[in-house]
Amino acid sequence: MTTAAPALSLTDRASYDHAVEQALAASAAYYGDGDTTLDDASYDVLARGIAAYELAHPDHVRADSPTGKVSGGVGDVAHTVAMLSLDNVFDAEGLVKWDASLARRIDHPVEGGYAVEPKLDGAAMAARYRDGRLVQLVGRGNGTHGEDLSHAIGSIIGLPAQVPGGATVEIRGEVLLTRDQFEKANEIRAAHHAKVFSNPRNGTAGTLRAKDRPYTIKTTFFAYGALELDGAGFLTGTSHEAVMSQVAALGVQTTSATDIGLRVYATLAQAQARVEEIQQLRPELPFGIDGVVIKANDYAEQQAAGFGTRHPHWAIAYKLPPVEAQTKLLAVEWNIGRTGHIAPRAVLEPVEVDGSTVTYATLHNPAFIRNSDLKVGDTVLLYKAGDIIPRVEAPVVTLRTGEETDIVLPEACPGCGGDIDKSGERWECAGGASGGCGKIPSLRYAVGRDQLDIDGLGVTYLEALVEAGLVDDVADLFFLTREQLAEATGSDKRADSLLVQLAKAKKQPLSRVFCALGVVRTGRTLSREIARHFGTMDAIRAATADELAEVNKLPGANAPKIAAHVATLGPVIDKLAKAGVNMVEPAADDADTVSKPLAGETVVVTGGMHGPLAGRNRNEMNELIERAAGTASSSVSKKTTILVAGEGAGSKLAKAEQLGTRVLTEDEFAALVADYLA
Ligand SMILES: NC(=O)c1ccc[n+]([C@@H]2O[C@H](COP(=O)([O-])OP(=O)(O)OC[C@H]3O[C@@H](n4cnc5c(N)ncnc54)[C@H](O)[C@@H]3O)[C@@H](O)[C@H]2O)c1
Ligand SMILES: [Zn+2]
Repeated sequence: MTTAAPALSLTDRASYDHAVEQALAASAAYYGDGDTTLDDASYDVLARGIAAYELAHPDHVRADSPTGKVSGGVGDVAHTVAMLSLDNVFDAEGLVKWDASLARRIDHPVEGGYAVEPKLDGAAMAARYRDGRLVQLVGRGNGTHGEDLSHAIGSIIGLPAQVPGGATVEIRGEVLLTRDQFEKANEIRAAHHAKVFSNPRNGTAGTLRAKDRPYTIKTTFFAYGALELDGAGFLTGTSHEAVMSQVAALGVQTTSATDIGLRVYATLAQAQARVEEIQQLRPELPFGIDGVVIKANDYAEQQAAGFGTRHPHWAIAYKLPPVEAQTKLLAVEWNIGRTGHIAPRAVLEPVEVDGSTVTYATLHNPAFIRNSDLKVGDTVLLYKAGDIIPRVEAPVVTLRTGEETDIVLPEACPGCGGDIDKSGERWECAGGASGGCGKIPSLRYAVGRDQLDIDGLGVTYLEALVEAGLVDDVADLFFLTREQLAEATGSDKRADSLLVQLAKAKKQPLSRVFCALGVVRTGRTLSREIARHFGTMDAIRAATADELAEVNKLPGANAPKIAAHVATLGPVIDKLAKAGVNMVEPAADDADTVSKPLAGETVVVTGGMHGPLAGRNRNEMNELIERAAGTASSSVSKKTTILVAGEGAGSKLAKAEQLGTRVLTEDEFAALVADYLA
């Protein structure tokens, strides 16, 4: 599959010194703010060049050389056991060599099998549980000491604050931003005028380090190891697999929650086959991986193999092709993008990344261009993984020739030629939703949770569909074929689930269908009132301004505007009807949020979920609450109206009791939302 990556050939001491300094600077940036200007593959070439030179010139080795060390942030929390990196191989041949050296170290071929799991691309973290409570988070740091990241407790999905059985144990794993979390994080950052994250790994590092932000960015944890803490004797398993099941039983997320979770194979050939399988699945994964980790499964064999200064001998990272590359920025185009803003797009010298050829990438907004000092003609770092929109991360300033030119910012809206609203970080068409400029925002509104509720049809896919000329208005969505959806979303699986969602959306009550049209001066409530008042779409279309004005509380000037807009929407409504979208408001009230069991309730969940709620993580519990029309919250306050107390509920339960909040057991809560459990 992948070919062995080349090493840089360093011929003299000066070039060696230069390479070490370059690597140190890149490393400091990589583990610091995450804004290195070297892509990982180039860094690896550099690092291997350094290692090769050192092998040939042992007397020249610098004390600060990155070889043989774990690099990372600085911290002062001593690790229980050194937190190391992993050695790499790049192909099947490399894996066979690693296996042979492992066999030499343990004096016989591996007998306890090979554990194969994804190499998650985030930040390493040790999570310490004492007496069942999550008490401390520690970053990898330099391997012996890590940074205290405990302030992130509560914002990491998959790391419960409380585990059953009063366990005392240290769990190690990777914190990352899933693709959804990454998109969301950048939306939040844009709204707060903060710099966008250039890739999920860098976003994870930045998020973990940040302390006093006015907003919270959720991350996700997957465990891949555990250690004894305080000699508690919690870990009884004698293999990686057995220990990981112990971890999963605590309710901590492990990779078995994914399609590419831990599997153990008797032979290396089977492990190699699994690597290839995981590589196939990579584009569909909800998070980024940069390789596959293969470990001797048996603890006795691990112990016999032992550790080097930088990595254990019993594990190896099989690197997959990089998701970063360098290419040239040829030009910048300006388009109306996400939420109607005017978005700069990079036109690139085509480059192959993550199995596809990239020609365009996002440049986010004018502020990004200004802050990154990007110029046309620059060599740039590009990131592209799975379904994330390719993005330019930074210019490689050291490669400038002097021929580069400044990027010209637009004077007029590229959509309609009108004025640009430059008051925010993102520039917007001053003409708002009128003209072609509002297409994406109105589609986004139409598929939103309170309208057609088409889950999974995010702005990225909407943009792809609009750009491909397949979708011009909401009705066009219902005529998309599986192939078109697969092409736009990059996945057959996603296309299938969107088809299911679209079929479901056709049955939405008129109030939602009407709301999805985004008629001026109407929102959720008024759409519901109009739908109930008239009963059918035909009746709404036939209504005069005076008849519309009869609908509850409609201020005078609004009715004619609504009527006029509905008239211009005639062709879209006809297309919706042709697609089989429901045009009638059901007589019963079942479409009404108010009738749902958690309407008006603010619900906090604490402790581990069992019984009918077993296996639901916090995120899924929150979705359940929202499906039943409640508001999910993570902390108990005066606003909380219900606390669901699962096993091991602690401080939140105490607080709820103190505040007199209604407390429900898991079973009581499950009964309350029984209709929404599916
Ligand atoms: N671009 C740059 O400037 C730059 C600078 C420094 C390092 N780097 C990159 O970082 C790499 C080296 O960094 P590193 O030392 O952090 O190594 P690494 O990140 O490649 O591998 C070790 C890490 O893998 C993680 N991991 C993920 N899944 C795992 C699993 N299932 N089991 C065990 N561990 C798992 C752990 O966090 C562990 O610390 C280089 O190869 C290079 O690509 C890049
Ligand atoms: Zn415009």
